[in-house]
Amino acid sequence: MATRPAGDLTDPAGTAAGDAGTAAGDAGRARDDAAVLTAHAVRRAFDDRPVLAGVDLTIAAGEVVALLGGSGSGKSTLLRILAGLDAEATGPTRLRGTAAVVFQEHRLLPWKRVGDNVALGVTGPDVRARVDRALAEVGLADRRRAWPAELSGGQAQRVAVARALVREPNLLLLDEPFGALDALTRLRMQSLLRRLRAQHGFAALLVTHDVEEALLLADRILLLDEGVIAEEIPVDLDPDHPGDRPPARSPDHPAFGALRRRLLDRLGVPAA
Ligand SMILES: Nc1ncnc2c1ncn2[C@@H]1O[C@H](COP(=O)(O)OP(=O)(O)OP(=O)(O)O)[C@@H](O)[C@H]1O
Repeated sequence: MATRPAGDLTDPAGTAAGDAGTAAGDAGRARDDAAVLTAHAVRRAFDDRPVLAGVDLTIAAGEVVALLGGSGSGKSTLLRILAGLDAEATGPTRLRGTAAVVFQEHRLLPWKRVGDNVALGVTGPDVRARVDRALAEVGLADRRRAWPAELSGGQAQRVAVARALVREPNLLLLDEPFGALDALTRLRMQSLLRRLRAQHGFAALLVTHDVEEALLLADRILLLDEGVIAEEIPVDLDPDHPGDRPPARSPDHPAFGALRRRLLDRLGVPAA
């Protein structure tokens, strides 16, 4: 878990440099002004080997963006940078509001009860009531006094989501949050995330290997390749029309299938 206060994180002076006075620059600035997160020309190398070679990214308030890419393409590296967890990266990033991170592993402290894990680092009035509310929202109202070791993998990951929610983030940074769960639990967690997003309206950046998960949850998909955002694909599957069978956001819908094929093709996975 990491949270950050509002404000510029790195080198804000570089933002929007070079486009002053142009219509495109004005449009870009308007978009940035409405954004919960912006990043410009983010670069990161390990031992002189470039992994990110100039990533530009904007996430609008309330927007869910999925980040896909081959193994080792730099998805987690980018998420860590955006979460403020990597001081070595260059390129300005700016967050408006509060971000909270959910990782693939729950990262709960085993010596603290569930409620105390959720409350960790939370300040202000009514912490207990906020913790109870967050646990209720993930369906674990009755597990506040449980120890992490007493939870299933899915329950522990729900606690990790509650620990993020209690901070009332306007951006969730999700690094393969359901990647370690079995298929059924994963589906349940995906619906939970959709419901929470509808209720709270937070934006999210979802790093995933799972093309279907990206199509089920995201408004927009970004493909990371060769260190840059190589392609941006809007997920035009909403709104579902009442009576649509199957609904557009389901793997059985032809439009969903077409987008899935396009993405798998782009990722170099041959059609089954
Ligand atoms: N701390 C580090 N030190 C050295 N190399 C690193 C470090 N962190 C990441 N890398 C390298 O950077 C590249 C990108 O790693 P990253 O974990 O961001 O990829 P990814 O797209 O999230 O991969 P995956 O989908 O397999 O999780 C990899 O080659 C990895 O070995």
